[in-house]
Order: sequence, then C-alpha cells, then structure tokens
Amino acid sequence: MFRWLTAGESHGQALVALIDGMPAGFKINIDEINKELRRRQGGYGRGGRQKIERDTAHVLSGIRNGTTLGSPISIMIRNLDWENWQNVMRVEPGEEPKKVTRLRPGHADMAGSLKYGHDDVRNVLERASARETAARVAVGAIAKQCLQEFGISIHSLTRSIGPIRSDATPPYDWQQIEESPVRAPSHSEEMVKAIDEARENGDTLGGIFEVIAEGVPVGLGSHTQWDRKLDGRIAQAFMSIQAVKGVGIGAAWEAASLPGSQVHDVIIPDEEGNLKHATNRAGGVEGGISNGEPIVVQAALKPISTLLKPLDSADLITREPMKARYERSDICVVPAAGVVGEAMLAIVLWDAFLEKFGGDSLREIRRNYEGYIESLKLGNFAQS
Ligand SMILES: Cc1cc2nc3c(=O)[nH]c(=O)nc-3n(C[C@H](O)[C@H](O)[C@H](O)COP(=O)(O)O)c2cc1C
Ligand SMILES: C=C(O[C@@H]1CC(C(=O)O)=C[C@@H](OP(=O)(O)O)[C@H]1O)C(=O)O
Repeated sequence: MFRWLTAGESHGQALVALIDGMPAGFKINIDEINKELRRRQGGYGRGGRQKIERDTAHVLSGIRNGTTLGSPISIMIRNLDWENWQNVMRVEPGEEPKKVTRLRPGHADMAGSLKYGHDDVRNVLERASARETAARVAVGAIAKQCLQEFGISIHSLTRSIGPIRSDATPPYDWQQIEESPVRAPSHSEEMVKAIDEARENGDTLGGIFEVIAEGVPVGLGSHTQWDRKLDGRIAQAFMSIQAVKGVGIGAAWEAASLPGSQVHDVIIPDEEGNLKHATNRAGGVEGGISNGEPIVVQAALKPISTLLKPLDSADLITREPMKARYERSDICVVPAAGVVGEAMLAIVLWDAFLEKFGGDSLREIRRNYEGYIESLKLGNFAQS
C-alpha cells in the first residue's frame, strides 16, 4: 500500500514528508525534485516570502545511491524564514507568546481556532498555510519520476487569472508555458496586468489551472466501489489543495449544458485495432477508470484571503468588530497551484498504478505492466 503524509508549520524549522510503500529499484534524481520545488516557488504574483525561501529536498531515508530501497522515504525541506521567526515560534513553557487574535475572513483562522480551542490564531494558521504544499511537491516529484519509467508525463497550465482566460487548445508548447510569467499558453500580458492592478488596489485574484497527464494506460481506478473511482480520488486530492474550491474533469461544466450527442467521445479503433476516442471531452476517465486518453483536470482557485486592504472582521477573544490582520501575502498563486496540482495528480496516478501493477521492485512492476499492455491487443484480448 502506497501512503504519504506531511508535517511542519509554515514558520517552523522545516517541512517533512514521509512516504511509505515505495517499491525498490526506482532511480530518483534529487535535482529533479529541487527543480519541481523551484517551479512551485515561482509564477507572477507571489509575495515577499519566496524571496527568502530556496526550497531544497534533503532526503533522510529510503533512497541509497540514487535508488529507492523499498523502505520508507523521508524528506525534509528547511524553512529559511525560521531564522526570522524563532522568537515567535519558539515559546518556552511558562512563557506567554505574542498572540494573534484578529481573524482573516477566507482563511482557516476562525474555524480552526474555535474548533481546537486556541486563543492564538497562529496555532492554526501555521499549519493551514500552503507552505505545506512544498512537501507535497517533493512527494509528487518522486511519483512523477516513477510514472516516467512507464511513459507517463504530467504538465500544467494557467487557464485563467481573474477574468482573463486563455482558450488555447492542445497541442501545447510546454517550454513556452514554462517561460510565461504566469505559465499560461496565451494572454500572459493581460494576466500580468490584472495581477498588477489587484496589487495596486490592495486586492488579490484567483483563477483556474489545468493539469494534464499523458501516456496513462487504460485501467487505473475502478467502477466497482465509490472510493476506488479514479475521478473521485483525483477530485479529493485537488480539493485538498489550499484555496481550491472546484474541480472538473474533462469538459465538466460545459458538458452539463450540452446534449449527449455533442459530449461523448466516439470510439474508433486505430489501424492496429487499439480502441481510441475521436475526442477527449471525458478528460481521460470513464466509469472511474482511466480510458487511455490524456487525463485532464481543471481546478478553480479562490482569490487569496489575506488582503492589503483588509476586509471587515472581528477579534477572536473580545468579539469586537475590527479589520482583518495583514502581515504579508501572495497576490495570485494560480501558476504555483498548477505545480501543486501536477504533484497531486502524479501521486494519485502512482497510487492507482501500484494498485494495478504493484510489486516490490521496478522489475516486478514492469513485468506486470508489460504483460497487461500486451494482453489488451487485438488477437490477445479475451483469450484465456
Ligand atoms: C501556493 C499557495 C500559496 C498561498 N498563499 C497564500 C497567502 O500568501 N496568503 C493567504 O492568505 N492565503 C494563501 N493561500 C491560500 C490559503 O492557504 C488558503 O486559502 C487557506 O489555507 C484556507 O483554506 P481554503 O481556502 O482551502 O478554505 C495560498 C494557497 C496556495 C495554493
Ligand atoms: C510560504 C509559502 O506560502 C505562504 C502561504 C500562505 C498561506 O496562508 O497559505 C501565506 C504566506 O506565508 P507568509 O505570511 O509567511 O508569507 C505565503 O507565503 C510557500 O508557498 O512557500
């Protein structure tokens, strides 16, 4: 069984990820993990924190000589900002911390403090912070490298920022997207302008990012039980990303207003008798099972809740009305969230891949995978 967890506060010493159930024999390139971590730190619209951090993966266990051992992998990413926050974060027994009590609407401040009985909002905001997504990206970078062994690649793009939308269609120029300040296939300049305007107005922006997995074989996930459905697992993973409020697979919302004849992807066998679809409005999943087409996921991100021009709010303890607290914040994180989305899709697909082809080593998994792919072919299929 593949499983993983993260730990760490935003201004604590470090973030940690623990991965269990990784088979042996996979080559893991740490530079590639660090490349993914740097991508997550980027994108136009990020705040001052990213000038301080230089996210780097320190692998503490489970990888030896660049290869997975089959034992648990643990990874640490230091928070360089810890140096500046030690006085706030390190509270000795008997000492009274400087408490945060002014609530920010849209963040976890109010609900988390009331739920856990904290009279200091910091005890909630530190863990609610999307700083945690750095640890997810480290896990995702490992999953990505494993999937690559089987020809599966994952990319993301920015579909919209505020009201500015890119309607670009595949094939995408991934290098151009990486070079765009907002990781968009078109309308970059307008998006940058929208972010600048939001910043000048003391405001923030959300948007939509899209994640695409190519090379996924037919058969990951299952139609047989609610928690085995691949689309359900993807939706949960994406919804768990801080500030994501909607997830769609394939044509999703557009499909809801169209007749079936204009939505479903007709099946056409290719010259070798492989079953393909003429279009991919299903986004690569039918019946909770990958159908062999690219998996396409869109996620809607609400605007960042910490505003330079704060919203009306209240004090947690006195209940006095007052403006929300502002220290520093991102303005727009759609491009960065896309990188987190890539990690989450990689993790879900790797989990489902191991479920289908699982073994204790790369060799064993490769044998299972190749045998299955061969069995699907015209002439081989349905023969006992
Ligand atoms: C990459 C990334 C960076 C974020 N940066 C900020 C930020 O600087 N300030 C902020 O208030 N929220 C930020 N958020 C969003 C909050 O973490 C999120 O809104 C909060 O945890 C409440 O959770 P919810 O929006 O999912 O309900 C960020 C989210 C992501 C994905
Ligand atoms: C630190 C990161 O994102 C943080 C996510 C975040 C939040 O509330 O989610 C609040 C901000 O924290 P700070 O107040 O320290 O600037 C962001 O910078 C990161 O992505 O690495």
